[in-house]
Amino acid sequence: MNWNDKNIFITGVGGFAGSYLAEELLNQGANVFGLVRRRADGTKPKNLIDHGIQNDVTALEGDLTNITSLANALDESEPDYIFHLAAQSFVPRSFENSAETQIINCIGTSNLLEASRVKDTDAKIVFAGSSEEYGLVISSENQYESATKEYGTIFPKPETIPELPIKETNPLRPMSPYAVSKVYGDHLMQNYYHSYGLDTTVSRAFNHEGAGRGLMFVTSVVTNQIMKLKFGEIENITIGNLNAFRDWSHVKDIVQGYMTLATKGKSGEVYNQGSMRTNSVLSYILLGLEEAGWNIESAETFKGEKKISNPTESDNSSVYGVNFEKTVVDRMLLEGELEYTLSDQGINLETDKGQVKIQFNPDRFRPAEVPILFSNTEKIQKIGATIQHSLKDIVKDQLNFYLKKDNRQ
Ligand SMILES: Nc1nc2c(ncn2[C@@H]2O[C@H](COP(=O)(O)OP(=O)(O)O[C@H]3O[C@H](CO)[C@@H](O)[C@H](O)[C@@H]3O)[C@@H](O)[C@H]2O)c(=O)[nH]1
Repeated sequence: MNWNDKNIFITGVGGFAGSYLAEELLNQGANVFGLVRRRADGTKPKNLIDHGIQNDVTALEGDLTNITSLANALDESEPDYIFHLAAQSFVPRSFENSAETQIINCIGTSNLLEASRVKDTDAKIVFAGSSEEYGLVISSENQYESATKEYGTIFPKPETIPELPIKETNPLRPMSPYAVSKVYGDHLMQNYYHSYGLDTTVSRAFNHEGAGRGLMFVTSVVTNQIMKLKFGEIENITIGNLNAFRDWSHVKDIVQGYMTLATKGKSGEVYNQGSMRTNSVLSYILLGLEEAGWNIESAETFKGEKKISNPTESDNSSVYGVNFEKTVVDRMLLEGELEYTLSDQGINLETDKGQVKIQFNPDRFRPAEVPILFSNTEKIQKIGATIQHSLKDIVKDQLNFYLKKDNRQ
């Protein structure tokens, strides 16, 4: 695909993924326009400055909640492609202020589609849906039993268990106001294609990380703390639920996926984007520590229980019928041989540099959790998308980012 001189309009251009996408498109010769909220001090979004593209992106002042500003942005950018990435994207914040999330993510998406319809744009619209839409994915008979105890019989027993890896045809069982808002946007995109012929395609990206990832997301929470530990700025690591499994990709791979969807994604269709790996939050911490120079000999709870030797040893066994890169603790957590609860209080790691403590913080646990995300991405692979980065590549990029003192918080 030749992006040279194509007009691109990105909502969320100043966000984490938006700024990587803008940089890549500019490198390929596109004219990039971005929706940017007015700032009292006149400064540009930090992510654009960090990527050195603050003067290359044409900033169009506006806001998703203001449909007139969206209509103006469409007039000014005359887009060939629209990437709708802007959102309130932090799951815990959506529990604290649900209405804010729905206004930005639902009404904002509705406004963009309405403006596009009224302006009769023939631009291709790629929407950033989310793997969070799948929410509660059933991984075993036992988990189905405990899910029905916790949430009641809100959905029929799946015909096939485990429902993993997750395909686009998996049921959507959103577990947070954020996830609900993304289901709304996802369905509205499909509806505008079927009702009005708007050229929409939905990406359901699984978690994506890298240098500059917002500090509140778990991979940043972890790598920021590891570098602080390394420089003696803190004494232990504080974390929430480390049993959770996520399918972490490098943001650069997901950005390539967005571009593939723009050019080759079918209108009205939905595509997963992910790494086809799943790893625990605990593994992210352990691998991060190892990359930063600690050699981890064993892990046991503060109470001296659940001791695991060489927890980062790589495990090549197949889980859910798939072989992927994981650690021995990942395998044990996945197979139900191990689980950490709040009553364990934390984990002591014995390392070649002395003990490292991982302390559980009850405030970091969510009212409802998505226990596991693990993608099947065969559909997007068929149109050419690939994953180039390993989990360690992501960890390294994030550690390097926090090597710089100014980035640590
Ligand atoms: N943020 C955070 N999460 C923690 C912590 N401790 C444990 N976790 C667990 O780490 C997991 C990942 O949390 P986040 O990094 O906040 O991401 P997310 O909720 O999975 O959502 C991200 O990915 C989605 C795609 O799947 C995106 O749609 C969403 O916007 C966001 O980027 C969750 O299970 C969370 O409970 C902590 O201290 N902070």
